[in-house]
Amino acid sequence: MRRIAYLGPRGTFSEQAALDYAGDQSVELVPCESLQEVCLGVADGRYTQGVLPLENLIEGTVNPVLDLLLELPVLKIQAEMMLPVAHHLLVQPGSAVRDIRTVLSHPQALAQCRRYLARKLPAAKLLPVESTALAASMVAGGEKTMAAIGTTAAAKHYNLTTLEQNIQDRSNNCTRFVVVGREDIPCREVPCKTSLVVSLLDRPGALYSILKEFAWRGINLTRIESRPARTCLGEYIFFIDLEGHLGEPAVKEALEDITALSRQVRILGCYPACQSAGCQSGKKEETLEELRADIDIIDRQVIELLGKRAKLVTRVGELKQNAGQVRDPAREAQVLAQVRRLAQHHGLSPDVLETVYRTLLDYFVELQVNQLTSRVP
Ligand SMILES: O=C(O)C(=O)C[C@]1(C(=O)O)C=C[C@@H](O)C=C1
Repeated sequence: MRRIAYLGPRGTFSEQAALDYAGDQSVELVPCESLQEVCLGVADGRYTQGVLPLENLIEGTVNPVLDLLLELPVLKIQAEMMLPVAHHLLVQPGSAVRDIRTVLSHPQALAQCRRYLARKLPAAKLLPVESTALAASMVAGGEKTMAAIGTTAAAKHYNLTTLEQNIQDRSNNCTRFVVVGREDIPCREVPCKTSLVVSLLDRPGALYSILKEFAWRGINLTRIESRPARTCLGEYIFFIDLEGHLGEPAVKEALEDITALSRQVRILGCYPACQSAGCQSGKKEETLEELRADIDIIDRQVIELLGKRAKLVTRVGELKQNAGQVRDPAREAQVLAQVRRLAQHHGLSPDVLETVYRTLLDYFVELQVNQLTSRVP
């Protein structure tokens, strides 16, 4: 039987996510003591899959999960889920708000209820523990002065009373969970998401050079997050989630290009995209402004590349002795032949592109002539 691990004990949001994922399939759900235990167990084959909280609407990324995904390259993301997250203040029966001296929960849950805690329990000591359900079990076996922040399921499991409901800072709070396993599951559904880890080269504009590959192809990024590479201070690894399937030509090409531009690119997974609560998803109607903004990006890149070309032409100019040597008709014929070929390949008019390039070549020749005539003998 398939074994699906989650951060336990019983009554955590992870258990809820695992139950949602399992649906009516017959699987064994295994509560683990830590996220590390979930990941190690999947990596070494004790569990078929693991359910991990990845990012929260209020608190953002769950960094330990990113670090575990980095440390265990065998793990692949196979699915994602969005779970609405409502936190409740749980106490032993008979306790009141005025009795509470300590509030226990997972650090993420404490952070997601920051405003409530500051307003209602400003003097209480906040005690982070491994999970919301562990906090509930500790309250059940502890003092009357303790409270836990946790789920309705945890209240039921540990016979606690819910003193206050929905204490999270935002009513639309939700957490994105991912399911990890050891193999890639071919994603046949649409819309799809692809997750990557990119290790950049240490040079100016390295991140920009990666991002522009997605931008000009119109690939939408849903998340970009950095984590220290742990090799030397200042080196970072980027986690990127994008809308699209690995098999789509634009995504495939972008990945080929960023692989050439980076130290390392690892594909964490390609899986069906889940609709985000309260957020629009799917393909939007394109507006005139959006299309023009995309054209502006391309124009910026074209000019940037022409700037780079001009620098190379200037270096060629340094090798030439005098203005009489500048124009090289044979080389220009080669350049123009390639331009015509590429124009054809990209569905553009070879004649129009040749005209554009003849104008550019005249300009580059002029640059070299000026360079040579202003050279100090
Ligand atoms: O290849 C050279 O010799 C260059 O100077 C570069 C370049 C070009 O812009 O491509 C410019 C002028 C020459 O007529 C031929 C080519």
